[in-house]
Amino acid sequence: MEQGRKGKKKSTTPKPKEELIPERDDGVFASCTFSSLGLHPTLCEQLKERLGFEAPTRVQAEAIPVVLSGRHVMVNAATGTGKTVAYLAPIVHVLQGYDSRIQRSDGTFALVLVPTHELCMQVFDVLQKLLHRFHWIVPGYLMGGENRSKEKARLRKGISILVATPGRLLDHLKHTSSFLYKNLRWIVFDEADRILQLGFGKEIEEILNLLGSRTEDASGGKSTSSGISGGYQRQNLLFSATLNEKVNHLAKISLENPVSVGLDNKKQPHILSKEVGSSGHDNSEEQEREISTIGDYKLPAQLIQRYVKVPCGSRLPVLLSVLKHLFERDVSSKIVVFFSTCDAVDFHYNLLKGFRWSPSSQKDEANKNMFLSCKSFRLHGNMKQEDRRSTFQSFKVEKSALLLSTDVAARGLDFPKVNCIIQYDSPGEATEYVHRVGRTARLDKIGEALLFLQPAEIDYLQDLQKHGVSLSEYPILKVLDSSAAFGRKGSGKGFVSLDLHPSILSVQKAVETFILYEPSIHMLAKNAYCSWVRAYAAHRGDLKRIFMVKKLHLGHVAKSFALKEQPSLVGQTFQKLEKKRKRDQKQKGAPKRRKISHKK
Ligand SMILES: Nc1ncnc2c1ncn2[C@@H]1O[C@H](COP(=O)(O)OP(=O)(O)OP(=O)(O)O)[C@@H](O)[C@H]1O
Repeated sequence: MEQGRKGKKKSTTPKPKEELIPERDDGVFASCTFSSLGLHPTLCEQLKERLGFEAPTRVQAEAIPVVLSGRHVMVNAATGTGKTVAYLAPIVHVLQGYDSRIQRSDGTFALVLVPTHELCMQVFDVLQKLLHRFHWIVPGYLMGGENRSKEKARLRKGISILVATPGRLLDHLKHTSSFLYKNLRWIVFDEADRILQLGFGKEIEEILNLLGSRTEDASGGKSTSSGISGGYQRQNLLFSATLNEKVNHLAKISLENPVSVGLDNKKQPHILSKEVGSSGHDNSEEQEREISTIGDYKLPAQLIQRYVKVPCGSRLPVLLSVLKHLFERDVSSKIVVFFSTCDAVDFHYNLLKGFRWSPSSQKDEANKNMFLSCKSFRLHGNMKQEDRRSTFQSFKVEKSALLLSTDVAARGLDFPKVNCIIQYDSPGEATEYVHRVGRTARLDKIGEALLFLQPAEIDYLQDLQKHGVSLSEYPILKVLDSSAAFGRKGSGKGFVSLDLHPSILSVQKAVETFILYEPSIHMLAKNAYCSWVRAYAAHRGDLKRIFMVKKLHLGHVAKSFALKEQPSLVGQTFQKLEKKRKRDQKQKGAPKRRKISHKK
């Protein structure tokens, strides 16, 4: 982009000096400084003082100079490598560098689109910290579930950098006449593939149509109230740890001659089209090439990935036993468990909150203790906005806790010190696997991930392998045998079958008895059962061959929700629900989309 026009400082887009370009090494951090990348000294101070960032990560060192150059950018880097600051810092740098300070009445200069409320809050939080000393640059956010009129009032006053979810943004673009965006210079898509996967494709196209094309000059050449002349080229930035074919279309309609930035591209030549894969290289000639979905995904090298093969009927006691083991092994554990539905989260959360247990005897009420004594939280899309926010904030600061969640927590959320991710329900597409496990092992920290699979689902490992993701087997029998948590150590020694292991049988029995006397939890179990089967039946495409609903033993599924009822009883409910869903779908003419029909 042409620099040094009227109203701009020449120094806002310094070229990185050759010798300062970071050396590639195996770590996450680059061997250079933020100031060597061309960022303003006050901004570098903010990065250090407010965020504690001493040096840039490698993706920041690669992306910041490119964003500063004004080119459209596509960034593909592993989870937890610092992508947020890679786009926020250069935007703040450029905005603070205008000769005449920008004013609220100039409206919005930068727009960051994110898929979820929590990510919106998180990006806004980082932005606020970066802007602490640049009080004339105003941060703001828009997201579903918030008060529209308050948002309108904030937009009327003017927001310089706006973080938003697509649906609510579109709403304001259409209905808030005081929303000023003629100076819009940057559009960032954070977790681009997820935005599209959630079915926001149409909204995004509409947003792009309303905001003008990818090459349009911001402000149409007119001066802003602070005297900043127009003539800036729009710059669009696309970020994700997993790029897939869905991003192709977005890249085509939103990026012009993009530069690509990606770590470890040598290791994964197929994830992007030829030129896109090479870091910092011009991609203009190859833009029309498709992004291949076959290829390695980027996972933190220090992440330990394992799977545990569990027969359906033993899933619940195995989950409980693994959690107990992990919290007893390390009292400061912070664990996230992923489920496929909101109902499953609610059931397991309430179960864990009330389930008391004595390893010696179930009749010994006086000696029963909480099965898990850690703090537990839940997060899903059916919760009230304020509850979601408080869970998000609380789990962030807890030193030791358990979070039960749907995929609303899978993308982008940065919970410090999470050391283990359990995928109790399979993630479906491999991209989701990558993002879920990416909540741990962030920024070079150690982390482990455990994937639950039923014996019939074991081919899912091959699916992951296609993307360069390999898992080793978790020694569940050894863990059960060596744990003192279930009575006498080694009581199950010699048992080769997990479902007949005394610890598993004992926990299952205790849990079934517990919910018999807890009608509200019993009801939650039934709901969870029904929606779990529906979610299982909704696996798409190739995954249907692995997750075959016909192969499920519904009695065993019921058992995994501690239900003793004949499966046909609950099954009828399921059939009714299925019929209703199909009827509703027919009436609405809604497409069969798994992610949408099962609210996360
Ligand atoms: N230069 C840095 N120095 C120290 N910590 C950093 C630096 N950059 C980012 N971090 C920290 O690293 C963590 C991950 O950053 P961020 O959330 O931006 O990663 P991400 O690549 O966007 O991850 P995801 O793909 O999961 O969204 C955060 O806790 C952030 O504060």
